[in-house]
Amino acid sequence: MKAFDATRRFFHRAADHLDLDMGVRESMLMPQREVQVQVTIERDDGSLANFVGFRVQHDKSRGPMKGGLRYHHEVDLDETRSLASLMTWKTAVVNLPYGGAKGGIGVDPRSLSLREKERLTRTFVDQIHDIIGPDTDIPAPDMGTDFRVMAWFRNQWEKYHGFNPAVITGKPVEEYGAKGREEATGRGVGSLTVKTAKRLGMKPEQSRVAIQGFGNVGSHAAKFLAESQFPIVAVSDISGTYYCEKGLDIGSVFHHKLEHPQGLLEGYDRCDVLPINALLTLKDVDILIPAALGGVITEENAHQISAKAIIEAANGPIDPDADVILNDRGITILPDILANAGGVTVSYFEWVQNRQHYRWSLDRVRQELDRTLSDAFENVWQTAHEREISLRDAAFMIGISRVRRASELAGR
Ligand SMILES: NC(=O)C1=CN([C@@H]2O[C@H](COP(=O)(O)OP(=O)(O)OC[C@H]3O[C@@H](n4cnc5c(N)ncnc54)[C@H](O)[C@@H]3O)[C@@H](O)[C@H]2O)C=CC1
Ligand SMILES: O=C(O)CCC(=O)C(=O)O
Repeated sequence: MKAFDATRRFFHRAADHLDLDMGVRESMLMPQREVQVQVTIERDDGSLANFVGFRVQHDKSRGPMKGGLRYHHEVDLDETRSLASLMTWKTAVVNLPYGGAKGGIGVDPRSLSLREKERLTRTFVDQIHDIIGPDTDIPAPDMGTDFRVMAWFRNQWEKYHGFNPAVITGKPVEEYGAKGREEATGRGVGSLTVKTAKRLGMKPEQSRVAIQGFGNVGSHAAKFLAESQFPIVAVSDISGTYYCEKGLDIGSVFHHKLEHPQGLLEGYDRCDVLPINALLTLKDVDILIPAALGGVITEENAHQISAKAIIEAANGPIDPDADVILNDRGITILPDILANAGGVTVSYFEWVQNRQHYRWSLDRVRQELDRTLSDAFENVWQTAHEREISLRDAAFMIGISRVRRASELAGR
């Protein structure tokens, strides 16, 4: 299923509960603006390489549009549109004063040298800088991008528009970045997993966790949960699944990632190594955390999942048909627009600090993150239980209602 079709179906399910009419629904789903640009760079060997870049600005009813930049070979307009719309409901469900956007380039970042990646980023900025700005659309990291890409992006944008670090978040800490942004998404996933487990009566030491993806989000979620006494029995990345029945030593897995090329787990030998897709359907797992790509849980594998709870660290990991199967099976799903909102929340704190020319301590960032996510979690959990609907439907309902209310107040 196409990514935007999946997001549309989740939207309509919640809109049915809200009794929204079709005209309103279509206007809320339709992006404000979609931009597709050519990104041609000179390779280190002098040859030319051509890529396509996208920025989709979905909605600005609640504030400037906000969302990450993805470098991945599967990036296309449909996926970017889906991710941009998820950002709109995500910023609304955690009540940040933002709308939603997303961007990316269809490229395998591992095929580029560092200098090629820098040229790619700067050329992309040359093409889209006039639609980006601290009061219009503020990018951030997503798959395949990190603080270095954010620093190049800012530097190139400032060549056109002058000093303004609030134009992008997820910057290096010594270059106007917020302390705690790098860990924020994974930390948020971890803390919301703890809250979900508690509500389900699951004890940390007896709740076995598997995490798909050991990049920025998966690795920090694993660290937080291991520190909270959850046994992490499996993690995976594009090199395979790393499994240990008694629980992995996450400190040593983390260390291996930092020490190895491209941050891969390849060669980690203090556990069993299984095929890449084995992770999702492992039999002795209580909590499953997909933290890599979208669309990985489908009608085909939904019946084989043994976890009692799924925490969507990735954006859109479960397609709508699988979602129905999992709901029918009584599996609790914490939806992406809440589960991974820690990243955009600390991005907001970074933007606020940049605008005030002031710096917060790491403790303050963590405290405010915890407060923001706890409030959103309570609201979603209560709504779901009062209305006897899934957590996903409740989260979408809250997000959609807030966006709709902002449009109404603005007279639309
Ligand atoms: N970075 C952020 O702050 C945020 C990221 N997210 C979402 O979290 C997910 C992961 O993002 P990041 O950790 O930032 O990306 P990343 O690029 O840092 O890491 C991605 C990880 O997934 C692994 N991977 C890729 N394909 C895989 C597969 N088929 N099976 C197993 N592992 C696979 C990679 O090897 C890598 O370990 C994405 O869906 C992203 O949209 C959501 C909110 C914020
Ligand atoms: O930090 C941000 O602004 C956005 C992060 C993002 O792309 C996401 O939450 O999917």
